[in-house]
Amino acid sequence: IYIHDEYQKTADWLMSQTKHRPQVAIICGSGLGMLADTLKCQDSFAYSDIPGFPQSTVQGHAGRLVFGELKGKTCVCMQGRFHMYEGHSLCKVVRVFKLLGVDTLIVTNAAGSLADGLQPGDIMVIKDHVNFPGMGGLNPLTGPNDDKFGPRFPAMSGCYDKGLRCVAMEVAKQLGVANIMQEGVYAMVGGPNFESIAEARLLHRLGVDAVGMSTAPEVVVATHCGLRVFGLSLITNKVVKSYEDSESVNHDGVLEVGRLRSHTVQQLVTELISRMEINNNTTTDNVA
Ligand SMILES: O=P(O)(O)O[C@H]1O[C@H](CO)[C@@H](O)[C@H]1O
Ligand code: HPA
Repeated sequence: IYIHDEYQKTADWLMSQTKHRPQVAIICGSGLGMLADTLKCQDSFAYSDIPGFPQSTVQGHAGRLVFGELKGKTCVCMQGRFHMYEGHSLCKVVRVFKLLGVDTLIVTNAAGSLADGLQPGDIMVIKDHVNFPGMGGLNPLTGPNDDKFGPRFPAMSGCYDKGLRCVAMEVAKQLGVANIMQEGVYAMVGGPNFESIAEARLLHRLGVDAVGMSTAPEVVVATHCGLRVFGLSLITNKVVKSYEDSESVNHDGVLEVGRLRSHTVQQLVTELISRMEINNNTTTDNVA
């Protein structure tokens, strides 16, 4: 879907099917879809039944939109995301969430670590990103700008909300998992192949802490339309940087670490949502 009226049609259809009016949207990363299962009073929709919605095709991404309550806040959860490598036009369904009245977007992903201090099973709170496809022109905001959503030239400094990052670190302390959590920079590459050793070394030298194949377009679209964003990467593997290293990464291994840490990620996100203050966005201030 491309134009405002089409996003609006999708939002109107969803509002006719559920009484929930979400304040928080959550996008679940590979193997992290169980977050959606914890929502209370659920209404859920297969992507294939939602007018204007693309389909998700990757194992570990169920393809359902789930509405429900979490710690007194109304949430909508994408159990399954759309990746550029699936051939989707870059993900703009976040705009539907804006039209539903959402104030805050939470993105989670599985990522490989380049930083020596980040081990599989660790959680990286995303401080900033490098949007490699975006910098090269594969940007979800390419095309005529829709002023109803946001400006032609949106700033991206500060796109990962500092306040929410601080709260997340406090929550980690409270849950006793501060030792596995730190902030870092996420880089998006196009995929679907994992990095070559030379590419991994390049990313490392550029100061990237973790790499994956998603998230940046979602955050660009969210920031453009004025949503507050929090993001975290579950580190599922170390990216191979040495020609002496005989290990190699695969998607099943990524999903397995997701399963092992799913409970911790779910606790963190739940507690963060519980503590966050919501700016009532029902008038969708940025949207005419
Ligand atoms: O970013 P998410 O959806 O968590 O998935 C990550 O895991 C997959 C590779 O195993 C890729 O799709 C990568 O982007
Ligand atoms: N590289 C890119 N994407 C990924 C990785 C990785 O090592 N692990 C999980 N998603």
